Amino acid sequence: MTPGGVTNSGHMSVISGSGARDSGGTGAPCHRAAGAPRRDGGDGFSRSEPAVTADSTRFQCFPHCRCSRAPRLTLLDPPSSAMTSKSSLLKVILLGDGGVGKSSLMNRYVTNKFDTHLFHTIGVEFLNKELEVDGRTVTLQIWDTAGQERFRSLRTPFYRGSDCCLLTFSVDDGQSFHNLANWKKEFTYYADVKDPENFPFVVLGNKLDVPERQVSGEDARQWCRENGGHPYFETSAKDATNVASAFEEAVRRVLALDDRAEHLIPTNTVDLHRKNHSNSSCC
Ligand SMILES: Nc1nc2c(ncn2[C@@H]2O[C@H](COP(=O)(O)OP(=O)(O)OP(=O)(O)O)[C@@H](O)[C@H]2O)c(=O)[nH]1
Repeated sequence: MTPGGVTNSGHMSVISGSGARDSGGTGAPCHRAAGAPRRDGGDGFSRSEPAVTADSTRFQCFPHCRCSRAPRLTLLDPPSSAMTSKSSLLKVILLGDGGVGKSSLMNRYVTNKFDTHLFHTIGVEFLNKELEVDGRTVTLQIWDTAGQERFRSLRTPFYRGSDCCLLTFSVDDGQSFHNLANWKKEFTYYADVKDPENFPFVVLGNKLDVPERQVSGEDARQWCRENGGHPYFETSAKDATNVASAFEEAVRRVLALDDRAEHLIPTNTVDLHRKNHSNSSCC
């Protein structure tokens, strides 16, 4: 257990969701695996829905494709008993400009890996991680979204139902910091947040390891103060600085909400063995 009262269970449950990756090319063959160097530009994607990653390697697959890797949901690791019977599911969504490191943060936190050559995300993808915060077991469902503007219509349908939003920028990219307000606005609108002032946002300034900063910590903290008093973390997905702390703070923020019953979805909703002792009789 960390000093903050957080334990991560050794068990990691990973569900690959509706993600796909873009290398930036056009007319690309189906199933181009991630791992090749990232390239920007070219936007010949006309898909109306995101494809689904088939396994722990990410593949690009077009919606009409009929191959074995066409869209489907794959459970890579069966849920633990804690997940199915005791824990609560929290949906946390990562938003921010393309390239700020959202996928890298998610991968660092869930798989403890870092990849220097990632494709842009198309649409969304998610990973689950079970953890214990202050004695409470939760399953964190982390949704990673495509930051590029051209994929806007593919990501926004997935905002609804989020319990917390991680607004992400890169400390070596001033524009990504200036765009935080737009991301907050986009999230609030498409997630249909009823009470934006009390919604838990957490702000992440990523790529702390890069020496050439364009955004100072003070500027970022000031923005957080002036825009709702959001917590701010400077992170590095590359060397894992503050990544776990940021996600754990997100969980704490959700759990701390007064109306948390509304935010927690118990996963043991049906008990098939339970006898009904009700005295009520029909008619
Ligand atoms: N030095 C450094 N590089 C990072 C860090 N996080 C991510 N990167 C690199 O930045 C690039 C973009 O990272 P991604 O995680 O794909 O960024 P993203 O925000 O998910 O981008 P989109 O999918 O386009 O929205 C990759 O080459 C990563 O290796 C970090 O903390 N430090």
